[in-house]
Amino acid sequence: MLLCIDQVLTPQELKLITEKLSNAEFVDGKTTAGWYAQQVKNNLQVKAESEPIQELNAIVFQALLRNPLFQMAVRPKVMRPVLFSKYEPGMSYGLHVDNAIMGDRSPNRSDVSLTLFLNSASSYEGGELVIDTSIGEKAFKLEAGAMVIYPSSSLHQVKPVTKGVRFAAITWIQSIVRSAEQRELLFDLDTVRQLLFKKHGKTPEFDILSKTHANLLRMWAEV
Ligand SMILES: O=C(O)CCC(=O)C(=O)O
Ligand SMILES: [Fe+2]
Repeated sequence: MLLCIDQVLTPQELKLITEKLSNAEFVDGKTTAGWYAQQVKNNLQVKAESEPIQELNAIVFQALLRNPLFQMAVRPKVMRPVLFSKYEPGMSYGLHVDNAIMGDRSPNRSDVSLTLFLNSASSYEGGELVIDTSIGEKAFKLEAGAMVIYPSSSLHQVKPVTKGVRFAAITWIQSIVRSAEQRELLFDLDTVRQLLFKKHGKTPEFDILSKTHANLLRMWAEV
C-alpha cells in the first residue's frame, strides 16, 4: 500500500530538525547502500553516530509512533535508525530496490520504506521520489513534514535535484504483519470499523467487524 500522510512533524519539530541539519556533518550516501545501489546513489547523509543523530532520530520516531494512521497502515515491529539525506543540485538516487535485510548486528527485514520530507517543496526543483507501481510510475514531492510510505519491494528512484536543496528523513520498518496484502486488508477493515463506530456507535455490526479484525491480526501477526 502506498500512503501519504500530512503533518507528521509539527512546525516546531521541523524547525529544530532544520536547525540541527544546517550544522550537521554530511558524508557520501554510498556508505549505506547495497553494492549495486551504490552505483546509482549520489547524495549526502548525516554521518552515522554524529552528535545530532540521536536527537533527530528520537524526534522522528516519536512523531511516527504517535501517528494513528502510520500505526494502522504499518504496524511497526522494528524501525531502522533514520537516515537524514541531502541532495544538492546534480544529485539523485537512480532506480533501485531497498535491501531486503538490513543491519549486521541485529538484522531486520524491510517491509515498508518511508520518506519524510523536511523542507518546502517549492524551495528546490526536481528531487521527486518516483515509485514503480502496478499502474505505472508515481511521483511524490510532498510538503515539509509530510511523508510517503510504500512497500520496500518496489523499484524506486529520486530524480535529480536541479535547483535548491532537498532534505529528507528515510527509514525502513519491519512490520508485525509481513504481507503487504494482509496489512492492507487489516487497514481497510480497521478504517471501516472506525467509520462505523463514528456513525452509529457500538452496534452488533461493529462488534463482529472488531472480532474479525482482531482475529485476522491474531492469525497474521508475528510478534
Ligand atoms: O529520498 C528518498 O525519497 C528515498 C531514498 C531512497 O530510496 C533510499 O534511501 O533507499
Ligand atoms: Fe530506496
